[in-house]
Amino acid sequence: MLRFTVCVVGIYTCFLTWGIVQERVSTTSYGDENAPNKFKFFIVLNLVQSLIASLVAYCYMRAIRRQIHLRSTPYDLYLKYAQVAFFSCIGSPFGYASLRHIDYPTMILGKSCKLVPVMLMNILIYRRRFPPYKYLCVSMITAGVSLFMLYHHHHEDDKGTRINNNNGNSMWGIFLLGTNLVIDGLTNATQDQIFRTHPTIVSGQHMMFYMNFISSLFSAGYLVLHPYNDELRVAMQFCAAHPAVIRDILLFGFCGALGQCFIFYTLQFYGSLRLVTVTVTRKLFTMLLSVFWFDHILSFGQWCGVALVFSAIGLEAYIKKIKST
Ligand SMILES: Nc1ncnc2c1ncn2[C@@H]1O[C@H](COP(=O)(O)OP(=O)(O)O)[C@@H](O)[C@H]1O
Repeated sequence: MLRFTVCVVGIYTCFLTWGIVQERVSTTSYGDENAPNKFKFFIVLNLVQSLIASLVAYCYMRAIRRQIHLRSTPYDLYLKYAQVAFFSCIGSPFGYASLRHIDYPTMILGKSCKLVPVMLMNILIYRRRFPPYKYLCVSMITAGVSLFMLYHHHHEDDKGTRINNNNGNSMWGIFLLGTNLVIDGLTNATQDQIFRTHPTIVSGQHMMFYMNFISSLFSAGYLVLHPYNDELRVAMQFCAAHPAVIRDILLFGFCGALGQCFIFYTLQFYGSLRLVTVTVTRKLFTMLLSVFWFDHILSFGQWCGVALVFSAIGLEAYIKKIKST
């Protein structure tokens, strides 16, 4: 229980900071007033994050005196790592692209439903079976988080702070969002499968190192070899012209890497369904804390969402307890 609490607190705090820094990097005007200039090079940003994350995982393994088994790592494991690294590289561009064609509620609904594709891919691709109560808990958490986030959106709208200018959904947008969800599901289900099939070799840090290292190779290869993409050159010119952005980029990469230490630890010991439950409820719990600390107010719909999520967590804990006695 203590181990899981540490994972949850680690994921919430690291990704809260990560989200703030991400927003700062992408919305700050680094130029002067006459020539405002924003950093819009997301593949470079992902490359920096995966490089820092592989370095952190490597140092972590050295610190706990675990060797990186280059020779004893089987060939098929490298292939599996390359597969998840590839999925993680191509997943987010679909997500970013979908934002231009869908409205905010649809995006929120899509993000809140992440548990569904993870469960579905585990069942369809890896033939896993779950006890019936798991399906019920996943549905309750998905419904609860969706309700909470959608009512949050209405609340923001009432105050006149529209977050996204899109007022409709195109089939293309829905397709991009769906693809992003399927790839997310595939990534998580394949990670579970790797832990199950190579329990003696694979640890959280081992997977974190290889996945990020191979992702760095993919991103760097794309940036260097793509004939019509000059993102790397322009990003480097941007950094030379506005050195202040370098500190923000490094901070972003470091927060993401630290958060990933907790993510891979959770994946190893509790599996992807538990991990995604933690990540999709992140916003709900941080906002719930702000209700107690800063006297923020939640709407009735949001309280219903909170009740659903807590009922699901309680139900799961209760059934686990019954099973263990
Ligand atoms: N299964 C995973 N494997 C590796 N990294 C992950 C995984 N899940 C999440 N992450 C990392 O955590 C970050 C935040 O994830 P998440 O909270 O799910 O937000 P989002 O849905 O916006 O990606 C991701 O960008 C990624 O770096």
